[in-house]
Amino acid sequence: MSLLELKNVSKTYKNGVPVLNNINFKMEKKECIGLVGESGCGKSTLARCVLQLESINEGKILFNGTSLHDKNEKSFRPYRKNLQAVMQNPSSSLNPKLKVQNSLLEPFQQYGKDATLQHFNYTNEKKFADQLMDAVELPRKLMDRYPHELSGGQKQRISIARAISIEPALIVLDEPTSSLDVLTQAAIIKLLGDLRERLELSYLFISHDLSAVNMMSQQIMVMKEGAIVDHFVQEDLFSVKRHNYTKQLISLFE
Ligand SMILES: Nc1ncnc2c1ncn2[C@@H]1O[C@H](COP(=O)(O)OP(=O)(O)OP(=O)(O)O)[C@@H](O)[C@H]1O
Repeated sequence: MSLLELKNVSKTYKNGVPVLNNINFKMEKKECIGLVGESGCGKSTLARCVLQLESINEGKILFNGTSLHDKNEKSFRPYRKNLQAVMQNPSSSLNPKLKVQNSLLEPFQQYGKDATLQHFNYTNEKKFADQLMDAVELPRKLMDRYPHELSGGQKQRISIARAISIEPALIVLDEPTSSLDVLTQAAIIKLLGDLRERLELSYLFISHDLSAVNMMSQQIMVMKEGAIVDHFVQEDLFSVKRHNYTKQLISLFE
């Protein structure tokens, strides 16, 4: 059974804008699947639908074989633990009134009862937060700071630490490096790749940056105007069989 499967998923916003057009794909455990496409093609809408933050009009989204869209908030709760996200703007993902340590502990406090941790070890709050800071390669002394006292890259590392803290099966990464400078982007991509292997995570990695997607993913999907126009294993990125639109994206990063 696949970890995540989308079957014939379509979505039109209430204002009549059709955004997703018959999306189909499967992803397996411990896999990273990359979704690339230009601004406005529907990537974030797809991310929000997978995270159950948006409804779909047609089709099914199956998580470990179970359809999530007909679940109410209470019956969805055990799945929420397994479905985390890291979004583009870390400043809006972190509560400005919480010091880093409290921010790190929040997901565990919310979903800890549903979480069986295999890689982290919860003995007490401080030791747990220490492990998370170490995992995202941040100095522990930053734990007493507020988000506005951190750099963009440090804030994104805290967002990542929160997402991994309850060891979810799937993390949706929606443009996690877009707000960062080039060197910080490379460091965050490397960190995400290392964490995926170490913690046996699966990622749906959404980006307009084909080179970042290429570095991290085993499968790559290319989206254009709400449809997946090309889908292939990473090794086939430069194959002659690629869709013309994929070739255009490749020419932009070569
Ligand atoms: N809440 C909404 N209501 C109506 N239309 C929306 C809504 N959110 C997004 N859209 C429209 O849906 C389309 C896809 O938007 P979406 O944010 O999913 O694209 P994207 O590929 O993630 O773009 P970007 O890379 O710029 O974030 C756009 O035309 C956008 O204007």
